[in-house]
Amino acid sequence: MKGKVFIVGLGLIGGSLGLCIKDKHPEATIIGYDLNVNEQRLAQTRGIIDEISDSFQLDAESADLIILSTPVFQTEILVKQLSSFQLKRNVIITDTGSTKEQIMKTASILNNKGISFIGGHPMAGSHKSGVSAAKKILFENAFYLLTPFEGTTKEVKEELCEWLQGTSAKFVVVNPREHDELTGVVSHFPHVIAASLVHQAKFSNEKNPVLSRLAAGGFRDITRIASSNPVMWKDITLHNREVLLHLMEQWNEEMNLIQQMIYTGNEEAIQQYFQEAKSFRDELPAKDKGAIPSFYDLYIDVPDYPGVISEVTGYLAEERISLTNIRILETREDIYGVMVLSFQTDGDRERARTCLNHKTGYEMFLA
Ligand SMILES: NC(=O)C1=CN([C@@H]2O[C@H](COP(=O)(O)OP(=O)(O)OC[C@H]3O[C@@H](n4cnc5c(N)ncnc54)[C@H](O)[C@@H]3O)[C@@H](O)[C@H]2O)C=CC1
Ligand SMILES: O=C(O)C(=O)Cc1ccc(O)cc1
Repeated sequence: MKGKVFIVGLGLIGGSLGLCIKDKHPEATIIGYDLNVNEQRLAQTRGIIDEISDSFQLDAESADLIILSTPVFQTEILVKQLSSFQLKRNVIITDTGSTKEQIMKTASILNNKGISFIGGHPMAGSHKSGVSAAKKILFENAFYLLTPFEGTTKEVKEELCEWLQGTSAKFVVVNPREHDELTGVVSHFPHVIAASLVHQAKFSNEKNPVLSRLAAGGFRDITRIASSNPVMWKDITLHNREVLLHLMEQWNEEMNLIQQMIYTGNEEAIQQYFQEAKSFRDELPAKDKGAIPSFYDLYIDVPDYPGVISEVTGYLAEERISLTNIRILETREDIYGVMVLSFQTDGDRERARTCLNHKTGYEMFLA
């Protein structure tokens, strides 16, 4: 597609969408705007944008597609500003915010003026932020939730999906309230819990500093998202406060329930509690990226000798397979250790498995 794409907020999500659009629509011109000049410069150096904007208003007024990829309170401010500009008649405006109800309420000022606004939420990302972390494959196979206004035509929705085709995401239309309730359960509330677990660990660590070393394994996995951008999450939490407060009440009831089982030493109930959680979790689809994107882990039994890490990573480098993380689990007492390699896609993990099967005799398994 040809035309002028204006990306406002050149961080992880804005930068990644820029890469996807550039890849699929090389004839489009991408203009980028960010309050942080370093992000603007880096986005241009990385070839994500063609030009840096020096006027939010002028570039908005000449754009065919405007993407707002800023923290959600900022997005509301930008939407209000856009409503006072002389925008192109056929412009499409979308956002990437993690919450939708409040943004859609604010965006009704655009809708009332006949300007096409479609709320968007690519359900993939990372705890990293900034354009340096942006990548083209970030949204591959992820759900991309869209919240159009009722009167939005099929043509406009299709045009937006066409612009975003390079994401290779699965577009799904949902209503804003439903969106916030669902993402509240699977993304926003887990974020609060992850942060609270870290606070609990910090408190214990002050009394006994050995704790931080013990917290290196599984604890790091379940609290990874607590390393995300605090400003972005403060905004999400306040936007979705009603849903979160309700979930918190439910959670407290749940804690009381398990507390009671432990207090009374009710073996059967405790086992049943864990069994039900295991059954539901084991049945969750493993291939979908979901709301909190997973990394694809490959566990390898490796002998404990110097150089084993470079041996394994060397084979992967020869095949140009990229890793996102590598760690050794030190929980085993025999001579073998378990190396955990994380990949961005299931495809990369499969290629790595085939490659290492061929080059080494190490036993491998998936999580
Ligand atoms: N990080 C993630 O994994 C995901 C984030 N989102 C949503 O996407 C949005 C962007 O998130 P990220 O890219 O992760 O954040 P980020 O922190 O990487 O980037 C946001 C950028 O917006 C810029 N910015 C802030 N206010 C601005 C304004 N008024 N005008 C121009 N630029 C401004 C910041 O300088 C920053 O460069 C947020 O609304 C977030 O809720 C959605 C899906 C995943
Ligand atoms: O890092 C992670 O796993 C995330 O949770 C990323 C994320 C953050 C915000 C969203 O709205 C969707 C995904």
